[in-house]
Amino acid sequence: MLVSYTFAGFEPVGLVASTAIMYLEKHPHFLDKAKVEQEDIVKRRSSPNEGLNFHEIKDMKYLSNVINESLRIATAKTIFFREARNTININGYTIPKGWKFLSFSWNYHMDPRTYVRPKEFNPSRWDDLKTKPASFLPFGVGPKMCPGANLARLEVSVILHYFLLNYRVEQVNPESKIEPPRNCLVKFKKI
Ligand code: HEM
Repeated sequence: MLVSYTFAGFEPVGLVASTAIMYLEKHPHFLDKAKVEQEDIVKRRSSPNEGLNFHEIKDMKYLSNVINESLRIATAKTIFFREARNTININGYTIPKGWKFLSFSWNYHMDPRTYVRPKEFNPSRWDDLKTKPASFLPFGVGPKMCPGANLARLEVSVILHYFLLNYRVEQVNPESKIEPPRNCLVKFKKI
């Protein structure tokens, strides 16, 4: 169990954090907004020796938007394997009870009825977005839903907090696509 938690929790956190970093670097106005929020949090501390705490993370409204948007994009190619408990009809196709089927997150994470211009990275869309049930499932749904969802959000928040305050990245191979950011080579620069 420990092994499955270690591996299930390691790679996707890196994928979501690196997606956020690469998209923020490509969109300086979103990066600035996220950075200002983190700087304000640090300024409100009574002593410069105070470290990041849970209450501060709960207050990171814009960073939470950045994380939602990065989760939406980074997990848009997730496929869930499920079994139909009842016979259902979807868009004229019948899935008989007991059949196994695959559900592809792209269909709801990139649905223009929920997300205007869905392929664009836009954290501000989450300011007043009302998602319908099953339109945002980065961690799955139901009894098999990811048990590490809250921990994952916390980890990504901590990574982005320190990144925004202390680092910038420069893409070494700008011709490489940043989505998914697996083939991107970057240099970290301390600011
Ligand atoms: C951004 C990071 C993460 C994402 C996007 C993610 C996503 C997912 C998804 C989509 C599933 C399958 C859910 C389903 O079938 O309905 C899953 C399962 C799982 N995740 Fe995560 N996960 C993340 C982080 C973590 C972390 C940090 C841990 C643990 C420390 C973790 C532990 C697990 C485990 C153990 C399962 C299998 C659950 C089961 O089969 O009952 N995940 N995750």
